Amino acid sequence: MPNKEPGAIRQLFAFVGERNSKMRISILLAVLGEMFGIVPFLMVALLADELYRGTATIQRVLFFSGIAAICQLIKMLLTWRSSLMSHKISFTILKNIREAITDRMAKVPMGVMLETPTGTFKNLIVDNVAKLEDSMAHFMPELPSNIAAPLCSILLIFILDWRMGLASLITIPLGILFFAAMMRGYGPRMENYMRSANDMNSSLVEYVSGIQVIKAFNRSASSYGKYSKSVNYFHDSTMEWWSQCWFWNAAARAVLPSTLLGTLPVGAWLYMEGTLSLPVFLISLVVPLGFVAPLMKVSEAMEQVSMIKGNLEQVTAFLKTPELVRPSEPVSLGERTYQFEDVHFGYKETEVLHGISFQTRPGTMTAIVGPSGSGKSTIAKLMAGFWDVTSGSVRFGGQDIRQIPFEQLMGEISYVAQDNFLFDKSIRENIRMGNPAATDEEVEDAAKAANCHDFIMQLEQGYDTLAGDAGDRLSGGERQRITIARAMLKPSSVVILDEATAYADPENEALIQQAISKLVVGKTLIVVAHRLNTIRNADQILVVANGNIAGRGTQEELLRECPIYQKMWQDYAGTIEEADLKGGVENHA
Ligand SMILES: Nc1ncnc2c1ncn2[C@@H]1O[C@H](COP(=O)(O)OP(=O)(O)OP(=O)(O)O)[C@@H](O)[C@H]1O
Repeated sequence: MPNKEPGAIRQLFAFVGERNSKMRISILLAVLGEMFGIVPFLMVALLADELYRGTATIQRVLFFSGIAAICQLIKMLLTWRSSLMSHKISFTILKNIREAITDRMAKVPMGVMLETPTGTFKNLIVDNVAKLEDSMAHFMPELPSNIAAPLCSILLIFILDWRMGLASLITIPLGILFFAAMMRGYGPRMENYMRSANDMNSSLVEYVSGIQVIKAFNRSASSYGKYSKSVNYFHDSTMEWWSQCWFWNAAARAVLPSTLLGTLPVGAWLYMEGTLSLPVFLISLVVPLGFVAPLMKVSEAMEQVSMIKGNLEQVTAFLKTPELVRPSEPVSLGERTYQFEDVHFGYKETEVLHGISFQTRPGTMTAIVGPSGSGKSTIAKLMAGFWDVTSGSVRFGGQDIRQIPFEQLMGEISYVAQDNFLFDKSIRENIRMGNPAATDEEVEDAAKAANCHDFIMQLEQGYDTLAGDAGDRLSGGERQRITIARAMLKPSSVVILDEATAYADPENEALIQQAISKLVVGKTLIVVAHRLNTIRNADQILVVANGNIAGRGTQEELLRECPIYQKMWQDYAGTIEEADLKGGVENHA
């Protein structure tokens, strides 16, 4: 049998957790409330009957009205309790969905995060869940009473007179037919809507991120093809969808509430035939008018369920992304060395590393150099455990990295990348992220060691300045030094610098180098480098070319024996001389 996906509501309930029984109680309370809500109608019917037969007295009127008022009060209390419970559950579901997404984001391979356009995550966590919020905050809490109210009302009319019961339902099949016509092709259309909204979001984020380039090249929004194409497609497909279903929507909304179309002629005819009493006739006219509004909401619920389904599909698709499987119990680690054994790796089908083997020694510096695209950063990321190898193994402290819990491995490593990301918190908190237990004094000591204390003190609020506010006033090198201070604070045994100085100017680079040399005292250092002067003193230099190790040794050894390294060094020396020459000419001028 094919493995059937659970329905949208069932999927939602999977997020309720142990509150499932509370949802059942909430539904039960709503149904009970609606049953009490019928009693006043019954009282009206009985009173009308007594008035009609001339048996009513003031005591009887008070008795019927009293019962009606008490039952209405009970209904109000039960509905309030039910609604309170289901609102709490709705918001629990939304909270759990958001937590499940962010939890998954932490567990999926880094590659998945990097390859997914940023707009997609914004769409997933903000837009999708916000739409769920809109649907659920009202749909879920009101659904039980919206179903129970019409059912109880219909039941009452059937009890009073089954013929009038049938008459009150005449317009319902037609209304349902129109709704069904409206819902034709809803699934694929909704999917298309979601996809085009997603594309639009992603290209919008890309457009905003690339605005500097777009402005620099004097391009307008409409000339940025991908963005305008996705906006136009979203507009056209949404309009086409709406123009196809608005007629059916209007027809269903017009027909469904018209219960009088059935009850008035049938009731009048039966009354004139003498087989229907006046009170029952009147009640059959009035009560169905009350169940139309909830019934309309139930039919809208079909739309809501599809909406929830569409949003949930995106969420569950992401939640199904395979995680990096790691044990949860910490393992014991030997000397903090890395050992690559015949490592093959590819991000997708294409292999990027073709059988790499090397070893690092504790407390020493290993530099990874090589042409652009050769696989240097990939090696660093495998060391940090961001991806799993395709074959072979990466061992750390004697253990295969796949056997080390991710938290334990992260506790051992300080990873400083080129894109020096700062959170929009105070600079103090950004640095403290390296070690949440660090005191203010320790934070400032790290900042001093990373050569950033002085420029931080020049900011208006010093360490308490928000990184976002300071953003424009910090240079790339200054931001980099803050991330180095953060790494310094982390009590790690290994520091991986993935082209950490790639974009720094010479003055900043010197300061960063000073900071790095303090950062790495007594630690194992791995440096992915473009600028060969920064790794001259490395204990071991690995030369990577086309995903293979083309040479290894110290600077002197490689200059003697490795043609690729000799060429790299010549090229590098050439650029330095050229720069010096240019600088000289400019100074001279
Ligand atoms: N996330 C990714 N998905 C697919 N391919 C990738 C990904 N990241 C890198 N690659 C590819 O893997 C190869 C090695 O990339 P890597 O970034 O390791 O090279 P590198 O030597 O560090 O380059 P550079 O010096 O230019 O930063 C390249 O061909 C690159 O295009």
